[in-house]
Amino acid sequence: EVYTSLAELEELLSTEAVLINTLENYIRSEEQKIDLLKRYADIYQKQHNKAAEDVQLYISNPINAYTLVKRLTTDWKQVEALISTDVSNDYMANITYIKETMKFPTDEDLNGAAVALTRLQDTYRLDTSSLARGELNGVKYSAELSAADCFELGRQSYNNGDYYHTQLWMREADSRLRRETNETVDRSDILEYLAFSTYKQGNIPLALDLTNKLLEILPTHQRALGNKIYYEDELEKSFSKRKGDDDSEEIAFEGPSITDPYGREHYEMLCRGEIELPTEMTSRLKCRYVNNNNPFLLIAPFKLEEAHRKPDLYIFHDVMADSEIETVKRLAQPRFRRATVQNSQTGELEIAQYRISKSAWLKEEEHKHVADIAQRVTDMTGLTMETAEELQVVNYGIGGHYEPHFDFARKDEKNAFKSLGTGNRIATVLFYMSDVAQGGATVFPAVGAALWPKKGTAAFWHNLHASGDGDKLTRHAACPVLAGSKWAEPAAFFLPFVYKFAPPSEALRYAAGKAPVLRLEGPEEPPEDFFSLGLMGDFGRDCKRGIRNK
Ligand SMILES: O=C(O)CCC(=O)C(=O)O
Ligand SMILES: [Fe+2]
Repeated sequence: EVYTSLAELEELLSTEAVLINTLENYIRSEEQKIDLLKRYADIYQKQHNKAAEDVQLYISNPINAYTLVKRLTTDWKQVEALISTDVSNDYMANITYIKETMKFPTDEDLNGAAVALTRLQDTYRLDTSSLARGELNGVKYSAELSAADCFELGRQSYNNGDYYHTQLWMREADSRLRRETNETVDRSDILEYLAFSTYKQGNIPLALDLTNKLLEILPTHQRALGNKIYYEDELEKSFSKRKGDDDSEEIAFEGPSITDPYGREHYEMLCRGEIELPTEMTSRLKCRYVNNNNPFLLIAPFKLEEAHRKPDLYIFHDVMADSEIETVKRLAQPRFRRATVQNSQTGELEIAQYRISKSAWLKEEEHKHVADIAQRVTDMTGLTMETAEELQVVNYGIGGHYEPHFDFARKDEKNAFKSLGTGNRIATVLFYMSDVAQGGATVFPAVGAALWPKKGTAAFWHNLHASGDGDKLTRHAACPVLAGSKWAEPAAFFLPFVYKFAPPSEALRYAAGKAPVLRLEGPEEPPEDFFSLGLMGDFGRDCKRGIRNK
C-alpha cells in the first residue's frame, strides 16, 4: 500500500518519471519512424506521379524499371518493418491482402532487373555514373539512383557471384552517399561488399585498404577483423614469394580477340551498331516490289529489301497493320510465359539466362487477324504454314535478349526434332511489332549483319542449305533492349517429314504443290533468286535500309 507512506509516494514519482521518459522515448522513436515513413511515402508518390505522366515511356526505361521493382521489393520490406504490427494490425492485414491479390514483384524479379541492367551496361558500354544519373547514351531519361539503389545493384551482383559489377556499383554507391543529406545506406555496408569483391577480383592491397576504412567506422566488426588478418597474411606470402622468384610466374593477360566472328566482343559491337557491311555488298543490295507470281499480289505487291546476300537476309516492309498488331498483342499478353530453350543434352525445354523474354502462342482459328497474318506469311515466302509452328509472340522487357543461336536443330542434339513437329526449321520469318527506342537489333555475328526493328516490317531468311544441312552463317541473336519494349513475332517453317534432309528448293516446290512427296537425296542448288520471280520495279524511296535506332 504505497499511498500510506510519503516516502513511498515519492518513489512512485520516480517510477512515473521513468515511465514518462520511456513514453517520450517511444513517441520520439515512433515519430522518427513516421517521419521516415512519410519520406518513403513522399518518394513513392513523386515517382508514381512521374510514371503516371507517361506510363509507357516510364516503364520502357531500364533504370525506371529497376527502381520500380526495387521500390516494391527491398524498399517495401523496410516500410513494412517500420509499421509496428501491434498497433497496426488492420493496416498490415490490408497490405497482406494487397500483396496477395495484386501483382507484386518477387526477390527474383529484383535480381532479374539488376542482372538486366548490368547486361545493358556491358553490351552498350554504359558508364556506371551516367547510368546512376539516369542517363542512357547522354540522354537524361529517369530519376537519379540513390546510394541505396546502387548498393542494391551491387548486392544483387554479389549474390550472383559477379564481383566485377559488385565493385562498380558499390563504388558508385559510395560516391553517391557522400552527396546525400539523408543517407540511404550505411557506408560500412558498402565498404564490406566493396572490400570482399575487390579481394575476389584479385586486388588484395586495395581490399586491405578498404577493410581498414571499414574498421575505422566499426572497430569491432568481426568479419572485417578476420579478413584484415587474412589479407595481410596473403600479401606477406606473395611478397616473400616474389623476392625469391624469377619472373616465370608472371601472369599473361589475354584480351578477347576483336576479329573473332563468334566472339562476344564482335557480337556486342554489332549490337551497338559499330559494324557496317562492306560497300561492295551494300551497293548491290536492292529494294523492289515482288508478287511471287501470286495473282493476289499483282495489285498490292510486297516491298522487299535485300539486307544481305549469302546468306540471303530479307526485310519485308509494311506487312503488318497496326490493327493486327493490336489484336496480336491483346491475345498474347494474358498468356505470356517466360520463353524456353531446348537443352541440347537432355532435350528438355527449360528457361535460361541467355534467352530472356515472355512469349505466347497463337492459333489461326483464334482471330481473323491471326489467320490473315498466316496467309500473308505464305504469300511472302511461298512456304506453307501447314508444317509451320503456331505463331509465336515475343515481348522483350528490360535487358531482354536472345544470345547467338541457330534456329535449326543439329543432328547431334538429343531429341533434335522432338519439338520440331515434322522436320528441321527450313526458314524463319520474324515480324517486328514495335519500334525499339534503343538497342534490340537482330544480328548475325558470322556475317556482320544487323537488322533494326521497325514496326510493321518482317525479316526472312533460310536456315538450311539446299542439301538440308544447317547454314552456320545464319547464327543470330536478339540484342538486349536498351530502352523501350520490343515486340516480335517469329514464325518458323518445318520441312515436311519426308523432306527432312531434302533440298529446301524441293520443299518450296512441295509447298507450292508442284513437287511430289518423295524423299530426295543429294545436294541441289536453291533457285538462283527466289524473289526475282515477281520483279516489278524499285521502291527505293520507301526503302530505308539499315535505319539504326540510337
Ligand atoms: O527477336 C529477335 O530479334 C530474334 C528472335 C529469334 O532469333 C528467335 O526467336 O529465334
Ligand atoms: Fe532465332
